[in-house]
Amino acid sequence: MENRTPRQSFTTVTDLVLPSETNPLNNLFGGELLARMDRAASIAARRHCRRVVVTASVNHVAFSRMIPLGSVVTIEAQVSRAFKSSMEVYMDVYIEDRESGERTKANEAIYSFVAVDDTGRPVQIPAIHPETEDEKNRYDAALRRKQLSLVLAGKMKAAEATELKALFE
Ligand SMILES: CC(=O)SCCNC(=O)CCNC(=O)[C@H](O)C(C)(C)COP(=O)(O)OP(=O)(O)OC[C@H]1O[C@@H](n2cnc3c(N)ncnc32)[C@H](O)[C@@H]1OP(=O)(O)O
Repeated sequence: MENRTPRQSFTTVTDLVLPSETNPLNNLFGGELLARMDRAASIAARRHCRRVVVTASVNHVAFSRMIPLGSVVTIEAQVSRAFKSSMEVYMDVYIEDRESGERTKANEAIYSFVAVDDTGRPVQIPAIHPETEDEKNRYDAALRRKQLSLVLAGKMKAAEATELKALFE
């Protein structure tokens, strides 16, 4: 199986915020953004492995800024690390100023996906080789995040989470 780079999975999705997608303050509804990010991240995960992928967990979401009605929202998604059948997808969300076109970062999120066969069983995926400094940093921290996600899901004992334990030693 040929190794791949994060860049090969890079996915960008740009869309408007419409009135039906807002909360009472006329800002983008959080659940709508989660769904948009799920779509963008699943495309990135598919681009990495060229298989059917399912969302295994939402590891982290930071709603740092409100996203007002009428905003142009761009989600950039990229696989940050591939394991055996699972992969971490890191997303950066930007809003664009209508007049200047200047982009501001509004949000960040990390989702995990698993590649599966036609019966839904996990299948092996290609390894990934980070190239840039940012890609290397995200790659290095991904195992820690995976272990945290597995501990929270009750799929790993805390004592086995070596990367997490190393943080406190
Ligand atoms: C795009 C969409 O919206 S899809 C719809 C929403 N998603 C779904 O319906 C998925 C439903 N869940 C499932 O089908 C299963 O739980 C799966 C496929 C995610 C995992 O199946 P399991 O039987 O737990 O498989 P298994 O224990 O072998 O784990 C498979 C991989 O998933 C990883 N994994 C499982 N749960 C988690 C989790 N909570 N966080 C991170 N990784 C996880 C495992 O670590 C393993 O990774 P690896 O092979 O890279 O080491």
